Amino acid sequence: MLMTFEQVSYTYPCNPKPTLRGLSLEIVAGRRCAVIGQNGCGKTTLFRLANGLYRPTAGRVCWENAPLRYDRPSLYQLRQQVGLVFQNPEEQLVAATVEEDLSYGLCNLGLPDADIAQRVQQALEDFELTDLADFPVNYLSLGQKKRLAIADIMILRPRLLLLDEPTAFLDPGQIRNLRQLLTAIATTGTTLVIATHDLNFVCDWADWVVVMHQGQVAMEGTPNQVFRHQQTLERLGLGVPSLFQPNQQMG
Ligand SMILES: Nc1ncnc2c1ncn2[C@@H]1O[C@H](COP(=O)(O)OP(=O)(O)OP(=O)(O)O)[C@@H](O)[C@H]1O
Repeated sequence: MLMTFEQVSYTYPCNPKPTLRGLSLEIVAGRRCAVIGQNGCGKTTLFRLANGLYRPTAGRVCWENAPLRYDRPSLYQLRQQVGLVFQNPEEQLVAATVEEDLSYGLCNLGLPDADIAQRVQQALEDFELTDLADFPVNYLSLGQKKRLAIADIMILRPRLLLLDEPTAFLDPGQIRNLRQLLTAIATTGTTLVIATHDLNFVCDWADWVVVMHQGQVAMEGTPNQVFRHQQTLERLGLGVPSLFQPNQQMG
């Protein structure tokens, strides 16, 4: 078990209604997990609790069975193990060029220059960014920015990678590339959790699906187990992927 949420509640300071309400969830190592749920059900909040950006109002989050600690050195260590890629890459990209952006996190870790250079070169190759190494970050396309944002986190070699809405605003070709990229990352042993509204992507890529509703886990299982429950999903304001729609199953 990599991470567990034990009866976690979270209420935003300026919003009296609790966003997470006694949520319990286990993130199992090696899974490709997708979290789905209506707008506002708490997916982003869950991710922000996972890497210690927020602290539960009640309950606890554990990393490898130890409760998270919220002092600065503990959070620094946690965030090397638990990487979070924001929905909007603009929130994450900090440097002027692609290469500088990739080296930013490694410089903060205080790694020797030679190690940084070697890891940056490798990441440029792995994420097909070599031709863009000196390109200004501001001028990248959204798909390229998303790829760079993932590379920025993966270069730190996290064991758990959380991606918030990775397919949002991508065209079908970029979504295909992203699926291949996430599959390749999973084969390196990194556990992945994505939050998404793209049910076809979930169906193609995930091996575990968590359905959230109003700050709680309503259902979880393999895509086959979860997407069989079409009526329940519709009641929760969700649909099912094309593959699970009745006319597709009969055809
Ligand atoms: N900084 C904040 N202050 C107050 N309330 C917030 C804040 N951020 C989010 N919320 C509220 O918390 C609830 C859950 O938001 P969250 O962004 O976690 O949902 P989500 O499932 O990721 O939604 P979406 O699918 O639209 O991205 C929403 O009602 C939202 O309005």
